[in-house]
Amino acid sequence: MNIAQALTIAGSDNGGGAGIQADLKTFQELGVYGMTVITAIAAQNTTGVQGVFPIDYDGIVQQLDSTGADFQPRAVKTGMLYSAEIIRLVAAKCQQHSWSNLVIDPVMVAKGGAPLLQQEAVQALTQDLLPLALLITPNIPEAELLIGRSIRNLSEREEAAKQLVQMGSTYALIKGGHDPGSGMVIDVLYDGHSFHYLENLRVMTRHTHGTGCTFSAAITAELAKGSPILAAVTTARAFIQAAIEDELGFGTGHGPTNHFAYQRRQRGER
Ligand SMILES: Nc1ncnc2c1ncn2[C@@H]1O[C@H](COP(=O)(O)OP(=O)(O)O)[C@@H](O)[C@H]1O
Ligand SMILES: Cc1ncc(COP(=O)(O)O)c(N)n1
Repeated sequence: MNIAQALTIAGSDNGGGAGIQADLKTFQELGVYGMTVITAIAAQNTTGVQGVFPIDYDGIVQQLDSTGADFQPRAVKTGMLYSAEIIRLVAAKCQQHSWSNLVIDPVMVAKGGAPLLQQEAVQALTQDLLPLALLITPNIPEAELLIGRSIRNLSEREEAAKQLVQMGSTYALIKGGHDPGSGMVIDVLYDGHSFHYLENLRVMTRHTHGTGCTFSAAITAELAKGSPILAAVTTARAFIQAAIEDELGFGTGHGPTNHFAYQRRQRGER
């Protein structure tokens, strides 16, 4: 059996909607063997983040090395990396273990507003990790912090994507979930030459916890299977749209998305 391996380097969400839990569920649904390196444990539920507990530095080093010594991930994604120290470590280990197809989801703030990345770590993200990326997938507030200016409309989003490619990522995808203005959600992918727009109907729901994690995990899974970038992003966009539309309705706050939805639709079980 030829099953592709993929690795996520991210934080844990005990609620199962974001972080490594979302990534593993997404990998599994898309037929990819998932592995994890855990950087921090967040205690959270649909009402917010109650605590963040970073993993001991040596514990992260050993998880990375144990994975690199014996497995061959064909694609790797990063999520919550928490500190500059962890970002620099992850950058060094990606190079040491020759991990390619790196997808960076620059997780900074949880939906409820809790910080998941220390402020001084943004510079490490742009200087050390970004140049290794095949793709970076910021939402609008994350893109603003990465490029150091505000993004008010679609053309500024395009400029931001260009700048992120100039800063070292091969491709940049600026997600439109946080754009308050429109009935459509427009995600912009820049490939170094031209822009591709992924437009979908905005789903009116509060259950969007972990959308960014799930989307970037789906892209990573498709890359691990050998898809080219545009095909990977297109499939992943259908995966997250289905996951948001077929809501589970869990919790009293921002609930998780439905990781079963895409494959259930593929099987005609909707
Ligand atoms: N209400 C929504 N309806 C449809 N798609 C959405 C909605 N919210 C988010 N998405 C999509 O989910 C993905 C992640 O969304 P976004 O909110 O921008 O990022 P993050 O979860 O990192 O904050 C993007 O592709 C975005 O377009
Ligand atoms: C461990 C972890 N990683 C990422 C997120 C971001 O997800 P969201 O922006 O939907 O809160 C999160 N809440 N927890």
